[in-house]
Amino acid sequence: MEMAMGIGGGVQQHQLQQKGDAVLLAGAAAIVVVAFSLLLYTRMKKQLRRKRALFPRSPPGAWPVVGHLPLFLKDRPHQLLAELCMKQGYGPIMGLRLGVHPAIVVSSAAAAKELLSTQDKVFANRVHYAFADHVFYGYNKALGFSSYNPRWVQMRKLYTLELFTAKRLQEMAHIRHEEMRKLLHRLQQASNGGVQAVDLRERLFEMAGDIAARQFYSKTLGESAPELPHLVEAMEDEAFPTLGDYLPWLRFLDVFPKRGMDKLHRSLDRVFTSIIDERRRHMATCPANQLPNDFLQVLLSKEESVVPEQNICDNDIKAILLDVLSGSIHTSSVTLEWALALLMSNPECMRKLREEVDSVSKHKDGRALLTNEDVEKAMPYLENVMKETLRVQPVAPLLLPRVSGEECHMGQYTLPKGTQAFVHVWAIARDPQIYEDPLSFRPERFDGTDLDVRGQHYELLPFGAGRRMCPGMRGGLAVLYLTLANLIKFFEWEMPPGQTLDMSEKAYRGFSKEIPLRVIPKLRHYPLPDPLTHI
Ligand code: HEM
Repeated sequence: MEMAMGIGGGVQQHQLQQKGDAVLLAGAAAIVVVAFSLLLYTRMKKQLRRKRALFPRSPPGAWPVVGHLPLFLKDRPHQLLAELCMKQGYGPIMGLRLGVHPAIVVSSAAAAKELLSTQDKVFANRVHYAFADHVFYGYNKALGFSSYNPRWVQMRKLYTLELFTAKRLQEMAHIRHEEMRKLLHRLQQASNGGVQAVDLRERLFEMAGDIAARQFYSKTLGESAPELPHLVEAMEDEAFPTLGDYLPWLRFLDVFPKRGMDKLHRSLDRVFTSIIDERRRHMATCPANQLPNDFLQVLLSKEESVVPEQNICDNDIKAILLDVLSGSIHTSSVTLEWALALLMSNPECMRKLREEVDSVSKHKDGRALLTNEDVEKAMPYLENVMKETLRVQPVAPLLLPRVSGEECHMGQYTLPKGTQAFVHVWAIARDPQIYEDPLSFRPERFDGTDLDVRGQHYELLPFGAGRRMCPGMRGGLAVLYLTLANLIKFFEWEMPPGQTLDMSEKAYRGFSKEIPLRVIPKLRHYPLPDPLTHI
């Protein structure tokens, strides 16, 4: 028994010892795990801190989860961002966090050059917004909202080598002239012969829309479908980022905005389908040499390209049409509205421009339009006025955001893949180190300089620069010059009695003048051109 007890006691003691060892072992293991985790945690924290230190400094005020998104919901966010970068010391490359995405705002000419030239390829992607899928036929259709990929390269070639060539621009001059003459007559009629004010933006929108539509498919917007002008206007409101674009796990909340986008898309698609179908019916009955020489015809001829990868389908054509309509109408009408408002609030500049306009008109029939050739040959002040307008009021103050396809370095910073980039061309154009008295409207500042807007001078980038630069710049400028020259030739511009000119900017869902310009056009001594003839 004793022995048994002894054996039993030995076993118990042994078991106790084993238990003690196990506890000790478990304790040691726990200590190792905790120590290892602590080590890992501190290393990760260090790495994170090092990474953060290499990311550009961000302004305070980031909210949990959404980060700096609220900055973009403020009134005129471009002004606020410029203030942070330039006056509050966050510098030419400022960091932000937009939901889950890192972002930078670039606000000096040198940093813009680095982004749009040295890092152009890395930042050649556009951000994938839900509206690209729901309004624009998909992220990788057409140009404006596509990633950078071989398909985009092919599309871009199509734009630059076939749709927006100098030759085609020349061939389409008659469209611009006809729509210009229509505009002059509409202004005269709407103002009741120079008695009442007209909404200039509305009229310019109509003209720019009709030019874009006729170049594309040889009909005005109104002739294509009565609702099309409104649908194009609605794009301004619907093509807007959603919460899910920044916080993917909240995409389910996008159901309402997406419903609006889908509805708009369906309406646009119906009109575009009928435009393409009608052209096909026309092609079936009409000899090839009598078909219109427009973009649609060029695109339809590519439907069965000999190189299969270059085939384009109806949805590609519709996406390009949407690109052209959304890219050209708002941009030209808003810029022209600003140009006239800036001239009206700077009477000396208006006087000088009128003098130039009159001296060129002297050599022409009084009823004749001033043309783009006149501008190129003999109207340097008009060109300066346009540059100065695009400097002071670029339609895309932050360009269209780009996103990096891989990690890259800018200066001392490391930018992770997926960094969104905003080039603050509005702020760069107000940099006192580049422009003397930058807030004044002074077209003369361009006298004797070769500074222009064509993407080579990073001090002045209203059309962007690099791979994603505006492909419609040449056509856009042609419309701007032609229209401004003739608005000044044929009319004096007056504010309605008792009203003053308001120059505030609106920067919510599209950038424009906050209060539309309502002015009275008073016919000058030139008789209006015949609506159908008179170049
Ligand atoms: C006053 C006239 C115009 C201005 C100020 C303007 C401005 C711009 C700007 C700032 C961009 C973004 C560039 C960047 O991110 O670097 C852009 C892109 C674009 N513009 Fe224009 N634009 C004008 C006229 C036009 C016209 C007439 C068209 C077509 C007919 C057009 C089609 C496009 C397209 C398709 C893009 C996207 C290009 C891409 O992402 O590859 N624009 N435009």
